[in-house]
Amino acid sequence: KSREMCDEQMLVEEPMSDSPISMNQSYDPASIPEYPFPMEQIPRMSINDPRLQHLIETSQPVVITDSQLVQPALKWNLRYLKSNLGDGLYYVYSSHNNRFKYFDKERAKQCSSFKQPTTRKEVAFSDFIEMLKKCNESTERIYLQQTLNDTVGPNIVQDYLQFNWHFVSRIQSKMQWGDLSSNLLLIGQEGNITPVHYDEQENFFAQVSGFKRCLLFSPDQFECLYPHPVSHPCDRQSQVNFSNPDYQRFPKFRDAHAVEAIVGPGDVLYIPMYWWHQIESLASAEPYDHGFTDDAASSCGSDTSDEDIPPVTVSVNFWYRSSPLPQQIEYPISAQQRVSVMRNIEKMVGAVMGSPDEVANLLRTIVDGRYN
Ligand SMILES: CCC[C@@H](CC(=O)O)C(=O)C(=O)O
Ligand SMILES: [Zn+2]
Repeated sequence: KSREMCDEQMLVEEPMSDSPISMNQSYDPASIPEYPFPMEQIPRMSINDPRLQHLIETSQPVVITDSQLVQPALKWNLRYLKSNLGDGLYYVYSSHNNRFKYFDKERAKQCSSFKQPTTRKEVAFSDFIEMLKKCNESTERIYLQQTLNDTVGPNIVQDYLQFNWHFVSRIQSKMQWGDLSSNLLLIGQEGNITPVHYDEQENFFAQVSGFKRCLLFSPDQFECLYPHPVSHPCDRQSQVNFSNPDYQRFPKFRDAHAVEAIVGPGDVLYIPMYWWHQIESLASAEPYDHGFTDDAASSCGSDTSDEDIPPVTVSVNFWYRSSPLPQQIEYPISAQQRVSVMRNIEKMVGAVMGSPDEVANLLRTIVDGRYN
């Protein structure tokens, strides 16, 4: 019931912005994977809601529903992007399943036993569309993840300049965040999953088209989510597969509890730094409008029509470097600071001992029989 409610609520609560392209109005609740942990809803509120400031100041996730942050991007369907993104190259990841677990390429090269979960290609956007068409006949899935850069065409530059920079810059300066480090353009197939991980930057995650289910876990659930060692190619990524958890290796995963938000076009989710998040592209409840069909019908008769291409979701994130460490450390230290301390200890011990394999032995020697 709550799903349908949520779905209808999505329909009732926010009249979609008047975009020239028919906006997918809802998602298919049946496309939402079920997990064993309890979930509460992340609050959704207007940019003018008096509670918003406090939630961001206290590093609490929140969905801002009417920020107009990426309003000019709401028309970014594949046809528009193909016509306007220019001839730059785009990183496209491929996976044999629906999981796109991030890994550090350089570290992977040094780790002979490491099995790469995805492969990466650098292709022109039109090639990405051709790759999408091929996904219709295979179980292979792809996910374009590319930092927006100055290779984009003039129309995309105009759209970008008309993002609601006043909104994000006001928060950036009030929170004393560092620079905007990048905007990542994310275009993936429905069903794609970015498995649970944390980032060391603040993130305004803006949904452009389609729907994504976002599961967030507070930084103090580090013990329940068992991240890989910091020297591992999958540093910051959890070792736990929500779809097939190994409770023998990860018993405390039973204690994990999430907050959830389903974001649609125009929604912006604040993902505070160090907060764990898993992001899942949902199935839209209506046929997907990539914008080619009217081309095919019209005089210019493009060789592509919408049915050839599987539905996708589009997001743009805004990663900000964190604010500087406070002059005065307040005790008890925050969960974020605790994670940062653990990371520094892991790095230092690994470096001093010359091998990450020595980290566990040394830390156990310090703790066993003395601190426990
Ligand atoms: C590579 C970044 C992927 C993104 C999640 C998603 O949209 O799949 C995310 O994790 C973030 O914005 O931090
Ligand atoms: Zn992330």
